[in-house]
Amino acid sequence: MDDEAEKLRAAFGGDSSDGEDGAEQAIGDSTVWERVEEINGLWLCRNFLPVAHQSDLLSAILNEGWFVEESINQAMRFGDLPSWAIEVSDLIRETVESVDLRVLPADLLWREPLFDQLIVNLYQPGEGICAHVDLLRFEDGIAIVSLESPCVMRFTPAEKEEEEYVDVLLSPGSLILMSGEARYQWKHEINRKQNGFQVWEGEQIDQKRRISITLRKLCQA
Ligand SMILES: O=C(O)CCC(=O)C(=O)O
Ligand SMILES: [Fe+2]
Repeated sequence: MDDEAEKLRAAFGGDSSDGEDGAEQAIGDSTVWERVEEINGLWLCRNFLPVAHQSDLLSAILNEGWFVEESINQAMRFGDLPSWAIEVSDLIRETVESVDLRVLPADLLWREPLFDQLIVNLYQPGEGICAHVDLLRFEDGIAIVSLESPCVMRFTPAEKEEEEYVDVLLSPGSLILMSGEARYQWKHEINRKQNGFQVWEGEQIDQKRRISITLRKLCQA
């Protein structure tokens, strides 16, 4: 693990070449967390899941049989989550705990359970999700894990009219955590309407299927 952390430090740490959105960085046992500086409460961990874990997770999701019909592109679970989702949730807690920075406020990180609601979204090329703030019936502290094709998630202020936006690249195996302002005062969206619409650092993104796992906690009634 130490070697791994060292390599990641060399790859991500302290070098302006990587700094399109990373202000502060926190390094855990093997993960690197970047704070999206324009948006309080938005953190990105690009290397949350190693490649082998990504394929295991993808198989577990596809084995659920939720997406056998082409017309179905979303599955939701409340309460008892599948074991693979509990593992992801445990891993989120573990990796957040391993970093020094406040990636998630302690009251959220240590609530029980951390998450009790799951959405798995499957996006075909060209599909996205309109700008929204997640419903208020969910507590603060939302996690999104990305698998397969990368995409750009755009954040825009929920209240202001100005055309301000912040783009974040969600690569396979990455995790974003939204809390506070990021969760309540910014909308998020994925616009993939036209082929080649999504561009990151001047390059078009190769848009294939993308699967995302969103974990949230319902507010107590
Ligand atoms: O698929 C994603 O990455 C985002 C999903 C999302 O924002 C939601 O389900 O509320
Ligand atoms: Fe959302």
